[in-house]
Amino acid sequence: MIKAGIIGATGYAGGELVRILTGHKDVEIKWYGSRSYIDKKYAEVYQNMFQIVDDKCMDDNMEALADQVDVIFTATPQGLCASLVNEEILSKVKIVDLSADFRIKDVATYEEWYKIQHPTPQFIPEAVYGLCEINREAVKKARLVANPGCYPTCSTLSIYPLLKEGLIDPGTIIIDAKSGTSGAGRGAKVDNLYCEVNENIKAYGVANHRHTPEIEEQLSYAAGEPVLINFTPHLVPMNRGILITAYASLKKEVSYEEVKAAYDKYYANEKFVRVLEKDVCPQTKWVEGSNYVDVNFKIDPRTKRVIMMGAMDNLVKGAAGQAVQNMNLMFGLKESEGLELVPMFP
Ligand SMILES: NC(=O)C1=CN([C@@H]2O[C@H](COP(=O)(O)OP(=O)(O)OC[C@H]3O[C@@H](n4cnc5c(N)ncnc54)[C@H](OP(=O)(O)O)[C@@H]3O)[C@@H](O)[C@H]2O)C=CC1
Ligand SMILES: CC(=O)N[C@@H](CCC(=O)OP(=O)(O)O)C(=O)O
Repeated sequence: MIKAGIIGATGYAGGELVRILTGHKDVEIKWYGSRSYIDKKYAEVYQNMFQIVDDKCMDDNMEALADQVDVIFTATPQGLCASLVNEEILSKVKIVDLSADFRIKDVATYEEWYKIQHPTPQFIPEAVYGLCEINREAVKKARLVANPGCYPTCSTLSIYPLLKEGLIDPGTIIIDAKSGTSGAGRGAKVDNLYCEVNENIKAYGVANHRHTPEIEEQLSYAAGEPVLINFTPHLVPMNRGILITAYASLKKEVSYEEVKAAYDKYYANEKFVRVLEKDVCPQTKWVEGSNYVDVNFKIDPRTKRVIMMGAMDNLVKGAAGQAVQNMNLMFGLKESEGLELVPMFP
């Protein structure tokens, strides 16, 4: 059995990790890390875990944890993982960091967008960006995986094939994104109160959301040249789910079949990326509670643009599910182990 520790197990992403790993046949959770609930029973923090998890919450001592487990997940605020990690820890355990600390290769860009000084930039070069479908071979060899952000996962997977195949003009990409409120975490914030969110929809982080450089970096790798995007997220009154609608100009006239072939080239053998049938638009409800990302596209012949769409569960493929997918790859397990969760509907 692989022994796992979760720092930040009491947050929404950490809670989802507990839910998924509890059903993983090769993993045993040894450490339920928290900051505010140390010594409290985990099942009192999350009553859905009553009679399922008996353990108490522990602190965030990564040094102690590294001696007891094989893998550490950090589902904690930005900057925390980077402040705890060191060479000795990395020589003992593998780490999957769900925060953004090691996602962006250029430390100056990270510091500019996150407004924090990176405490351990020496580990950035070796960290592998854990978008499994694209970086699978590198993830298998990694000891530190930067689990991608929720919006970046959905955006990159929706756009990647068309950029890679040179079908769209990289300078014309616009991404409109929508997220349920679990994306903002469990911490109390006025913006996420029921009365602020219910019966409401609002844009936020317009032209300055921190996921912009992360998406740009990944799309730049796909395009083979620097890509700048417009990215606008919206908060919608749902618990879970991300929907992205992206627009780009086509470089030439292409048929439905040619674009479909581009998606199939990259995703036909991917279990967790489902390219939907013609004219079917992805919906968050069709992926809820699962590790799937549903993608599709439509060509607008009048404007010569392609509209790319993607839907996924922010807590699963956008966080904990992808983290487990990465762990499976790092330990040579079946990639989908623990993740064969069927979407919930309705
Ligand atoms: N929510 C989502 O959809 C996604 C989240 N992520 C990332 O996952 C990480 C966690 O997000 P999320 O679960 O939403 O956030 P939450 O606010 O729900 O949870 C944060 C967790 O971190 C713990 N924590 C906070 N501060 C400290 C600290 N100083 N030391 C130790 N533990 C601490 C909290 O403990 P306590 O409860 O005891 O206060 C809690 O367990 C973030 O980096 C986020 O960006 C990534 C993709 C999607
Ligand atoms: C709705 C909401 O607030 N979403 C969060 C993004 C989700 C998240 O936790 O960010 P990472 O994917 O980078 O870890 C936000 O906009 O900051």
